[in-house]
Amino acid sequence: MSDLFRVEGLSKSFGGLAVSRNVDLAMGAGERLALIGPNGAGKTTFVNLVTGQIRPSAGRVILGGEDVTGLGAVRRVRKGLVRTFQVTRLFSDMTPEEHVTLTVLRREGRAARILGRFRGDPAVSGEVEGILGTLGLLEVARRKVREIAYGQQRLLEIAIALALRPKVLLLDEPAAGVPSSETPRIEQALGHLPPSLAVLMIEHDMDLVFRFAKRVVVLAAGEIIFEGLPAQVAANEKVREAYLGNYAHARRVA
Ligand SMILES: Nc1ncnc2c1ncn2[C@@H]1O[C@H](COP(=O)(O)OP(=O)(O)OP(=O)(O)O)[C@@H](O)[C@H]1O
Repeated sequence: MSDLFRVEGLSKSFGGLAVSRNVDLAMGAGERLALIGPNGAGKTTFVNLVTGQIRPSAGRVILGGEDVTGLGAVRRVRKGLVRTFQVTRLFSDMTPEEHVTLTVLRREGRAARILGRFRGDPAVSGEVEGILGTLGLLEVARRKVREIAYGQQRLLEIAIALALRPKVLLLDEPAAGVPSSETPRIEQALGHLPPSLAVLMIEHDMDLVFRFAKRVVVLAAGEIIFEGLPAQVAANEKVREAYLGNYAHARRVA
């Protein structure tokens, strides 16, 4: 099977600190993969490298057979490599419907200054409704962001990402900061993501990880130390050591 997405030998150092060390990873369409690891392991850095927020010191990012390593973040998004962030980046006075509509219009390269005009465009409003429905946000579609639950705000970030029509979606801690009473809502929504979409999720909530992912990759000190089934990860000696602290601090390169 050909990979939809692949990184080869991805490396990055900040000063003398190696935070990504020769990372190889591939994903197929429809995959559900969790990237886990102790604090400071380099998980967010990995996403930043993949999506073009930062440049690697070495290595390649390949999407659909095309080397996109030289492209900036915006062009990678257009090609289908889309991420969400650990912290919400929403406008508190806008509604979920407005956020997703603006994203659809921006994707289409259409001027969005008079947002109201597009409410009457059935293609746009149909797509927006479909996306909000997928994430379970229809009931709050016209409420202001500041009035909706934090878990719903996190889901809106994913809705916005879906409006960019991703092929590969990278979710940076979708449940971070969400009260435990709301995590079932997140889990349910993640279960409704389009089946053909490849999803890589960084998450510290292990219950969510084990229910969501079919494959788990563990990163420690910028290196992949385990790759396998969720059921195997907890028993792995290297992984246990990493979480006990032996790998907790990124190793310094000479
Ligand atoms: N721009 C930067 N400049 C210098 N060091 C950085 C930079 N970004 C990240 N780092 C360092 O790289 C290491 C990995 O950070 P990263 O945020 O990728 O880890 P993480 O696994 O996502 O951690 P967490 O689970 O806490 O979010 C950390 O030691 C961090 O301090």
